[in-house]
Amino acid sequence: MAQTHPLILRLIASSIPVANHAGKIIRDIMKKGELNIVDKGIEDFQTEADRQAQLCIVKSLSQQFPGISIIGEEGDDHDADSSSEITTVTEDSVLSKQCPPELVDVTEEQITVWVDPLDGTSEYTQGLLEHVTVLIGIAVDEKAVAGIIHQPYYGYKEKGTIGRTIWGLVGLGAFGHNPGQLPTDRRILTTTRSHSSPLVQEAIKSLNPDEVLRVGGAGNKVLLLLDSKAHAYVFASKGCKRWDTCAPEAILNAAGGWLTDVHGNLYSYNKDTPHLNTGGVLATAKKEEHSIYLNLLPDSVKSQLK
Ligand SMILES: Nc1ncnc2c1ncn2[C@@H]1O[C@H](COP(=O)(O)O)[C@@H](O)[C@H]1OP(=O)(O)O
Ligand SMILES: [Mg+2]
Ligand SMILES: [Mg+2]
Ligand SMILES: [Mg+2]
Repeated sequence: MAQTHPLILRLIASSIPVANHAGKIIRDIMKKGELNIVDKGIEDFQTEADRQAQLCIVKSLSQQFPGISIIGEEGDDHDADSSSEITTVTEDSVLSKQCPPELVDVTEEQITVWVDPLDGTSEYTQGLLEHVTVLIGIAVDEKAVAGIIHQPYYGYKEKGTIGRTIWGLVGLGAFGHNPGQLPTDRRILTTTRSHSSPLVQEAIKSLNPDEVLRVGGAGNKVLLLLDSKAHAYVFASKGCKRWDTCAPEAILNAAGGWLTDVHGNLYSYNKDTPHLNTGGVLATAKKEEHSIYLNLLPDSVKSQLK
């Protein structure tokens, strides 16, 4: 891959095959049926697939881009001999895109990659496989600018192709999703299915929805926005982390949507930032509709998410 291409495009071009390979690892481990589940906390699990997918992503990207910072959900204290899992293939179609001018001169030192090797672990362990995604988010300084969401089981109930990969770069656009028309006479929300609470419920009720899609994973819920299946994603809880939102936020932003905490503030994604999204999540398919939802959320909800 020629070094003449801007770094941000080269990093995306490398991250797409890496995310796809992580998806294959996730499917292979499920097929073998040896998940080796570790309990990390309340409703917080890690499986062999989370660990192996993260090793593949971190090793593959750090080998090719030694100067970037990479932060993964599963930490880096579990080593394994996964040298065979390193992927250095590139998605060359990305390199032919026009890099937004403000990102042409970005250096490795400015970049933090936020990795959620398997988003929707609860659903994975319960066999709700289409909820699972692999998330690779790319931040420049504080800002989420690019992302890859790979959905390893997309279409698995039908015969034929399995999996899809969606990517986006702010200022360029989003690719690989299925945008359509959202109904204008109904309000469809999406929220958690496995991490609900009275506060989560209060927030949903205050937005007066006609329909609520309760699905697993932050990546999966942002895909519902990108595919025009839901107007907004609301999660009035501190449970999500930066690796859950970096890739989804960047792609949504590139596609004309918006993701913030419940106060309307953008999260910071630089390498020294705390990991926990203490302000919850409020995301809309259309940026111009974000303030409608923000204004409907009551202070009784907002005041509990600082
Ligand atoms: N209380 C929590 N503890 C751990 N992870 C959480 C919690 N709440 C949300 N998450 C993470 O955010 C994702 C989206 O949340 P939800 O599916 O409940 O809407 C989850 O799949 C999980 O990511 P992961 O599966 O990668 O651990
Ligand atoms: Mg987890
Ligand atoms: Mg996650
Ligand atoms: Mg995860």
